[in-house]
Amino acid sequence: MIEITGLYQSYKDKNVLNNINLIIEKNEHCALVGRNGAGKSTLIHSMLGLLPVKKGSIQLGGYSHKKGEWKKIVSYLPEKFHLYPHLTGEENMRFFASLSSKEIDEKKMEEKLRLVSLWDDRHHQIKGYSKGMLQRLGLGVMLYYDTDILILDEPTSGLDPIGRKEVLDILKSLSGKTILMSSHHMDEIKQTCTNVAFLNEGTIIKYTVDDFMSNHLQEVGKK
Ligand SMILES: Nc1ncnc2c1ncn2[C@@H]1O[C@H](COP(=O)(O)OP(=O)(O)OP(=O)(O)O)[C@@H](O)[C@H]1O
Repeated sequence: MIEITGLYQSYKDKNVLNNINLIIEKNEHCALVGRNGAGKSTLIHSMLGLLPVKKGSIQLGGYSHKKGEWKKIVSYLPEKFHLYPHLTGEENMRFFASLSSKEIDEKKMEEKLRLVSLWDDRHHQIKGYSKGMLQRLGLGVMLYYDTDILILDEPTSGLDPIGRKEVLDILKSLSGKTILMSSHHMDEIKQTCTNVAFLNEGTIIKYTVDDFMSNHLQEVGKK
């Protein structure tokens, strides 16, 4: 479960988040939606401790953002992430896996490489991978960490329709995970999420996906 209460955030004198209150239940898949500049990244960065929280509280899986324990149960896939082009897919995964544990769980690594459909390409240097393959590898690394809470920033950004479908199919297949995913694509939100957290003028209103699609698309400039 994710619980955000009375969160404010600003850059110098520019208020971006104004009393954010949001609950995302355990195993819920929730989209974070808002116009460009609404503050989605600011919210995600606050949740991940990348921006200091001066006012408000954030609980991730029951752990306060003020203590470090939440890091064990949360993983984050940024819109842009760094992989090592001269290493193979498997070597990249091995490297990132080694950051979280001393011993690599070979079975889990195979399972995740298969889940993201990169098993057959695992020995190829990733400089030859397509954008979609790179995104799936990022997703595979995230899933290797096997955390309860996944936070994804525009996971299909820059992908072609086939690449998007492959990523979405993986996200749809995940059960037993609490997911917060920022997205501008209503079709993918409909496919992967049950709820929408709509960030507008510094506050959040939560809707079911159906209610949001039927009654609020014009507010995000999609109708
Ligand atoms: N480091 C910063 N310093 C000053 N202002 C910032 C900084 N980062 C973001 N902002 C401003 O805060 C507001 C919210 O930005 P943010 O990146 O959180 O929005 P967003 O919803 O993620 O946007 P997008 O959909 O374009 O990615 C914007 O007006 C932005 O210009």
